[in-house]
Amino acid sequence: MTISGEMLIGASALRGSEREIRAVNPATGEKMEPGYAGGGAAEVDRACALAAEAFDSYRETTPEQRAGFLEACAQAIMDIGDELIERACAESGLPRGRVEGERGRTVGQLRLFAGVVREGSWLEARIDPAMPERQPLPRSDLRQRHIALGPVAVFGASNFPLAFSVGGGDTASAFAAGCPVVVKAHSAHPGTSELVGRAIQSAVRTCGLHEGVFSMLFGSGGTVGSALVADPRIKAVGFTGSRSGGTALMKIAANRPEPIPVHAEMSSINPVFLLPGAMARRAEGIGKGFVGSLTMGAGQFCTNPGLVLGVEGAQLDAFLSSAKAALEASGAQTMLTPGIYDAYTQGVSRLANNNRVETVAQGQTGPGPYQGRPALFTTTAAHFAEDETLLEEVFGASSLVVRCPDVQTMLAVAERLEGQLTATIQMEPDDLEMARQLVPVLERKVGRILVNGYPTGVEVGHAMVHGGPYPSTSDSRTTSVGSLAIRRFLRPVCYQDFPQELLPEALRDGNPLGLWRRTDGQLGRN
Ligand SMILES: NC(=O)C1=CN([C@@H]2O[C@H](COP(=O)(O)OP(=O)(O)OC[C@H]3O[C@@H](n4cnc5c(N)ncnc54)[C@H](O)[C@@H]3O)[C@@H](O)[C@H]2O)C=CC1
Ligand SMILES: O=C(O)CCC(=O)C(=O)O
Repeated sequence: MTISGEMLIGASALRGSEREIRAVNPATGEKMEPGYAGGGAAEVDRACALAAEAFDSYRETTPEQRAGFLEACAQAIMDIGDELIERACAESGLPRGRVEGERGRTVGQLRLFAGVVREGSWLEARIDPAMPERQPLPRSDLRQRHIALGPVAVFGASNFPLAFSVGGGDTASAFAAGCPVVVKAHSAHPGTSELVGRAIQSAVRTCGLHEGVFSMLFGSGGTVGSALVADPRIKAVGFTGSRSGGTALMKIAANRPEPIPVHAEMSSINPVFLLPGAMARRAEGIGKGFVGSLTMGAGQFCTNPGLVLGVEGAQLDAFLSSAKAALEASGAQTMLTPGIYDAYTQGVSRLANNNRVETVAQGQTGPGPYQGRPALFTTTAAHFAEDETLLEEVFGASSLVVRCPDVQTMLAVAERLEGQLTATIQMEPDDLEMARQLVPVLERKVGRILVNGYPTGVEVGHAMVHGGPYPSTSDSRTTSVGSLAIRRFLRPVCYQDFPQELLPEALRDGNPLGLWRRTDGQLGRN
């Protein structure tokens, strides 16, 4: 496939007229061809107009048509072949194995949603049959299903150029719900975005869908991104990135004449609780496993374990020395962009220069221009309580170990935490009592609680929650990964006393789609 530096608006490809950007290969610092000129108000308007035009026909595609489209997107992404892997590696600095794995996750996600669409329980069909004889008043015939919200603006994330970007989870779940998508591509990987965007554009064409089902724009957040979220034809937003970016979009969405939901996945420090029984048996092993999770992908995961809590003493010392040894043996890794590298090195030096914090270890330096060295710090629970800045995410392979005088202090620290995507408990059976006290606190704070694992590496499945209270996300009621993500882009509609011929198929007598439906309160296939 040839990449040309063009945006994709419906079935066309065109060059923008705003400032041009080029991807930077973060391994070498070199700028890459082609240049990508940004779009402006005219392109946002055209993409949104087409998306609005496409909405009614796309949301009423049959489950089979829509599932077929999701599968066609997956196949078209695979068909790009090695060019996609090479371009994504060059634009992100991520190693080949990781990018290949991420492609598998991306197409797996699209196929998962194809299955979800066919299975149909997302429609949540409900029927309360009429009760004409009911006293004192008769009951009408009431039928409910969920429909798509409308065109969705999706912001590609820098740290997952495939799985959280143009054809990633936000796009897959919005398409599955029946929403057209307008992507604002991330400037860190425009070539990867164009390749995936063209694959989706070709799937729209081969499936015979309205061209407005998919568009993709380049340009700055302040112009294209803001204009998209403000456009009255956009009805929801999916975003993964910084807290400042996510909250800016939340404000724009809330200040519209018609406010809309923003599903922003933002910052998280993912606390790890080291309970005494686990530390008595496995302190060194936990130290090693923790560093593996911390340094994975240069730490550029929103699930990265940025905070560890343990009880002061010999076992915590054993954990720290094992983590120190593992970390000092870790090489520096190329980070995604010069900007992310700068933000990381500034965050690490803020910690290193904080007189409430001690440096435990730093990883090796590397020859590349944007290679981040992993870093581990420690502080006391008393110092941690005094300094709000220690709660801030340092995006990259940096973590802070809080030494607590006892387990009750660990609980008190847990109470102080902001909303998180994940929390991890390292425990053994004799820690059960403490874990029982911790879990209710964590349930209030986080979206996913893990036992004896590490938080990086989110499984894409039906039971996954990749979400959590603010500021980890802007809306804790859902998830951005897994099949439940479809809920973000749906709303219920009730049809009262409709004639059969006017009802959507999902709600007709005889259950022509063979759905699970709740009829008079009873769930069944009738
Ligand atoms: N927690 C997480 O999952 C992630 C956190 N980050 C954090 O974000 C920093 C910057 O990384 P980026 O990926 O570039 O994230 P970012 O939040 O700066 O940008 C993400 C997207 O949002 C757009 N955007 C940002 N601010 C906007 C605004 N005010 N109005 C409209 N659109 C806006 C950008 O143009 C881009 O397309 C990192 O150094 C890191 O601290 C980045 C990636 C993931
Ligand atoms: O840990 C993962 O696999 C996903 C992390 C993630 O969602 C992110 O970093 O944005």
